[in-house]
Amino acid sequence: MGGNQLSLALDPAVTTAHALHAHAAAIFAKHAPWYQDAFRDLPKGHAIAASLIAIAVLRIANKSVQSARAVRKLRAQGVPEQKLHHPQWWLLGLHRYLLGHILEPEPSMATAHRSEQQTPLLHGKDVDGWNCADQAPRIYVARTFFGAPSLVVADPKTLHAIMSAHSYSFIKPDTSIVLIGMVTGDLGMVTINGDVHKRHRRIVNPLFNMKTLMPLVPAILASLDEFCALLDTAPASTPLPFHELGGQLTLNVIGRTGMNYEFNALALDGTPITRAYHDMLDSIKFTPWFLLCLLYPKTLGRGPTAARRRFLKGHRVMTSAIKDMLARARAEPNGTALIHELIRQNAGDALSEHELVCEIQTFLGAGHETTSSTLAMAMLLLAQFPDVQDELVQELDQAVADLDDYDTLSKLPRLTSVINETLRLFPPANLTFREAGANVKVPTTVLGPLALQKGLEIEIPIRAIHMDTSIWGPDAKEWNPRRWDSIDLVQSGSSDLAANRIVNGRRQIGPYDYLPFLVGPRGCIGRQFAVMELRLFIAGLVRRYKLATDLPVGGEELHVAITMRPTNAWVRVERRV
Ligand code: HEM
Repeated sequence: MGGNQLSLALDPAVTTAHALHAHAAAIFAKHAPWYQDAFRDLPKGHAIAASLIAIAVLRIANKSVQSARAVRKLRAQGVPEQKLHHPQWWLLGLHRYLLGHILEPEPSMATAHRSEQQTPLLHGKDVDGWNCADQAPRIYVARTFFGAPSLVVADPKTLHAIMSAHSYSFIKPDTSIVLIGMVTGDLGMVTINGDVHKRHRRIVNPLFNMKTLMPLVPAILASLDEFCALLDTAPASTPLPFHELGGQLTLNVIGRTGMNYEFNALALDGTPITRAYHDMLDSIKFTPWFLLCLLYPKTLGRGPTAARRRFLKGHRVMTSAIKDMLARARAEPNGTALIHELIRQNAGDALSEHELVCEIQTFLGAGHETTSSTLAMAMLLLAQFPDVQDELVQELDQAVADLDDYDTLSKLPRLTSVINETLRLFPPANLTFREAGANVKVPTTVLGPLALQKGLEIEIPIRAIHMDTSIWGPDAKEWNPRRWDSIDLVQSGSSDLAANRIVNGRRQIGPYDYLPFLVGPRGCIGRQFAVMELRLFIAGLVRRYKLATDLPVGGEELHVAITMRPTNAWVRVERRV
């Protein structure tokens, strides 16, 4: 069968079973006449099933051949393969082909506990050739489903090319677009590429400068006061689930400051829109449907499953609610929420109504759980490290009379180091993916220029880089905000820093060593907003309450679906005054 016919038969746009069957039957009849003979006497249902299976097998075979080619090309350029730990003989290695390396210990994947088993694969013992300190490529090939390669990149020189110098040559892959797009909308900034992304980013950028953000401080503090009123009703001896409470607080804040809407998330039921939003998120949890979306985002992932129906129902409610919010915001020309500023910035209608809806949905999706996970982890860690908690309270007592003095708050070193260190060890975006465009060549520190096949998946193992001892020292896995007292965050020329990380007793950390918000044109646009929220929340809570927990250090459980979040951040709070 010729290549064109094969790719026609495999066209993902042809989705219904009947259309696929008819399409496949025509091609098979022409190029494999035995097909018609074989299926002539079969009932139609069987023939359809047989066609679908044949298409699936061809599709997988086609993908496997392409994958093998891509791996050969990388190997020939000196890129090592991930060293595996699981026995190779099980099912004659078929499981490895089907599931790739997802069963291998990798810190950035599901159940990412902070144990030795799941230390980052950026250490010599895990990857062939990785332990030659003077020659480490800091790049390796891992495999995903059906043997597809994923190039794991931690080399700062290569990361610079991917994230900054040539960031538009590396697009978001379909899987990321579909999965993240469920939460943030199909045309929100996180999921779009190329010129469309540039247009969105230009309009949205001004929303997140300090001039726009400062007027939001009172609304954030008001939400914090309501949150504390709720905490005050709990006895000091009762552990509270900050992994859930944090989300209620940040949802209220993004509602007020982002959309001028009261989610009322601290109330038992919230509003109908709050419930629809939660329902939508719940349906995306790790289900068979989620797995289908991961494997076949544009075909089987769109199948009519119960989870998808539930998701779409919540999505419809959210979309219509956001349209109402936009209509209300248009009638308030002097409003201070992000939605008001978005409308002002879009005066020339560069973004359509649907694009505006997606951007608002993006603020909600990208800005709510990420911030709440960081807050929950910070609360837990401060409870586990009372000495750091005391230092922080002392710093706050000495420097700040009033929390709305954000200028002073933003300059406090211990507060900043608590946030930095929490985001280092527990980055909510624990890893991210890109896809190589056509004719892409990237520099590397030791392998020379590396030619990448179009469509090759690139994984940026954010958490693994944050836990790499060659960057952070032998205590890389420990939470220690004091380390930031002797760290210089170096912004330029840092891709050459690897060989000389300690200068005058201070550790030099480059932009590709510490990436909780990523960097470059696709870095987090909400970074200042997130850090502002975290400063206000942590300062406000630690000042009011003494935090304690029964959970031992390292006992946190982390769940990874789209982001990484704690699921057992139980903390007791006791009023200080
Ligand atoms: C601690 C909190 C946060 C963390 C750790 C975080 C992290 C990140 C990361 C790593 C990315 C890049 C994702 C990728 O390209 O794969 C990103 C993108 C983004 N974030 Fe955040 N984020 C946080 C809070 C927020 C907030 C509060 C907002 C908005 C209200 C926000 C809005 C966005 C948007 C719109 C993008 C897409 C930017 C683009 O592609 O141009 N984030 N964030």
